[in-house]
Amino acid sequence: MRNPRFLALTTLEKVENGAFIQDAFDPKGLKEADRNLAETIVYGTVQNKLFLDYVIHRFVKKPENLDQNIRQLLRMALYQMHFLDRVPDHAIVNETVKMAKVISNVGASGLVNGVLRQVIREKDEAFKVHIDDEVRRLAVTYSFPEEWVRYFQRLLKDETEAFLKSTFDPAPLTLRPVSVSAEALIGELEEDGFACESIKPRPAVVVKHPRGLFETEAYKEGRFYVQDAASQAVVSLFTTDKEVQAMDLCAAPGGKSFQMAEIFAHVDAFDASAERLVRMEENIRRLGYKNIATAVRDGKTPLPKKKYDRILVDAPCTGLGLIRRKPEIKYRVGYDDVLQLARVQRLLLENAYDALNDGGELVYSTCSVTVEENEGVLHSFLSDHPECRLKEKGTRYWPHRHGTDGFTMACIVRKDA
Ligand SMILES: C[S@@+](CC[C@H](N)C(=O)[O-])C[C@H]1O[C@@H](n2cnc3c(N)ncnc32)[C@H](O)[C@@H]1O
Repeated sequence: MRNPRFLALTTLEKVENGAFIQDAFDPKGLKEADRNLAETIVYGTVQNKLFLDYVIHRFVKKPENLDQNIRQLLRMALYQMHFLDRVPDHAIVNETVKMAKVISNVGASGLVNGVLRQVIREKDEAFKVHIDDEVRRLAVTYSFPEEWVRYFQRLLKDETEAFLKSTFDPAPLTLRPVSVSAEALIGELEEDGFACESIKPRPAVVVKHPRGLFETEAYKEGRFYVQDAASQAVVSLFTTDKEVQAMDLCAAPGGKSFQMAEIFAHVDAFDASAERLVRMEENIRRLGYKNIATAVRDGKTPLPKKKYDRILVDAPCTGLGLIRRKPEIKYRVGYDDVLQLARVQRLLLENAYDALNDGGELVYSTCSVTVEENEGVLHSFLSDHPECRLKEKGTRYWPHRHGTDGFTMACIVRKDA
């Protein structure tokens, strides 16, 4: 049924079963306004899931018996009532009750009706969080599992709440200019009617209302690539050298390989995912790079004998720096995943290092902000390799400090023998 709220409901069901929102959300056939409404409801409901459940649990007698789809309907309705002002409350109730009748039975629609009407009657109080325990208060207010609230409290101390809050900020659409300056790209896009802003680290460019951006000549002719500003900073840890061979071990969809292709002679770009490499090759063609060779390769297994002077390991990670873009991550990732990924990352680093020439540089990065996946992996590596030194610890990017995705990066050098 092509109705924005039904689309939101089916998307939420898929996300609850493990899909990512961006893969599950399929708005084909919807008008733009409906598509925007459905998307807003999906993201908002996922972002605020634990908070919405806290409200539901105050109004439903046996919340543990709630059918999963009825719970999703209640979450969606409460999200719209509390966070959106597009639709009057009584219309939200009518719509939601109608949907409950379609997907369930009279009993369920009666329950939905009763709960939502009671919330409206008590609206001033219904959405307030009354919790004394600080961890639990933050967990409910910002819909973060308590495990992660405690983790970030240890890491960020009195910045914790600012960080949790920043994961609700809309993530900007950021571009990296390709073979033109930021000023030239901004000039061209502004002529096409796009409001742009140059941000740090340069040359990143934010486009305010990107609708239609991918129909521009600038896109078709390869004058930009979409890449968060923090991600753009990683490759600048390398020393530029137009003579050297480079390897990118976890390359797809390719943003950092493209930057490497501009400062090194050649880049061998490997990735375990053939599908992601297909997307990367499309971008290589659009952007016009002639010095990148891609190949499917599992970086945990021994690599070919070739040696390199520059290697990037932009490792698979928990993605805890990307919660603004993928809010579902915060419920899916547990501390065990951090430890398991840290083992994979350590293996990838070791394998990549075997291919590094003496005097060569290796940059290690993740879009995670945990210590275990970053400093932990590097310290373990450096203590096993006394011949290697830390050349530069890059900025650790945080959404609440820098307005970017969370990112961690460092450059190590293999000492000359
Ligand atoms: C963070 S993403 C890389 C992003 C990329 N560097 C960029 O800038 O566009 C991590 C990549 O690692 C790949 N990957 C995961 N396990 C791998 C493995 N064992 N060997 C090589 N690549 C792997 C994933 O397919 C994914 O494309």
